[in-house]
Amino acid sequence: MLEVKNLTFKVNENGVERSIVKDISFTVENGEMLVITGPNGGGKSTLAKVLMGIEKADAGQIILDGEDISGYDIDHRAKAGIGFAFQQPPRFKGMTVDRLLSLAAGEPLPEQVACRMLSSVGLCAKEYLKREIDGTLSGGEMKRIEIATVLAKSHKLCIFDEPEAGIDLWSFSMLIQQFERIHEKKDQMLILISHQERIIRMADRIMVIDDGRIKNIGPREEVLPTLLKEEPSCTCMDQQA
Ligand SMILES: Nc1ncnc2c1ncn2[C@@H]1O[C@H](COP(=O)(O)OP(=O)(O)OP(=O)(O)O)[C@@H](O)[C@H]1O
Repeated sequence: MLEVKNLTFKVNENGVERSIVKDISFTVENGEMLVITGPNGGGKSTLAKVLMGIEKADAGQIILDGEDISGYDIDHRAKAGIGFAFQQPPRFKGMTVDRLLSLAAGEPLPEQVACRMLSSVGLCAKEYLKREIDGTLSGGEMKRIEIATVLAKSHKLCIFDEPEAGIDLWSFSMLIQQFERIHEKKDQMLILISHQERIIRMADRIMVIDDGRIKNIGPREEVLPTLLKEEPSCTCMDQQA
């Protein structure tokens, strides 16, 4: 179980302090899929980075299966059982795809297994295994390779930040099947940050973050209808009219 208590993250912009994550508390049960959604700039990716240890919280606690991981850096959090796929994956010059997958799995992977992992995210495997993780890979290819690295190993908690971004429709369907498979097994907690209705519809619970705060959290059946009804908050055009 993941317990997040009163998490707060601030930045300093030209001497002015600004809270991006504001006193957020929630839990994720074992085997549960929580989808986080909400308007652009609401603080979702920042929350994910704070959970992973990429950004350091200013206040609050993160407890994973009873272990307080709040003070752990990114490596320790990965060791404690958190896997994370970035919204914009980093590139590693000199590193080949098969090596990265073996590193992610924590053991050397036979070619067939590495191929299967890549196929599961919609990449025709063999031609990619020896490719370098550099600027020659397209954004969508990078994204799928990164998702494959998270899927390469069983984690206590997997966090995917906008897994749909830049991925073609066919690969997206493969990805959805992967998430469904993990979800059915009920042995990993999943946090998916997404704007995509098909992903939001898979959630056990949905959490809406707006302006750094939890605006709504609850079972999918309760929260989804409120999302579909939501009106845009900008009234500039009305005022001009
Ligand atoms: N290090 C930083 N310094 C200054 N501002 C930041 C920093 N990190 C994030 N922000 C700001 O915090 C807000 C939240 O950003 P974040 O990327 O978490 O939003 P998001 O909900 O993931 O948005 P999107 O749906 O567009 O991906 C944005 O206004 C962003 O510009």
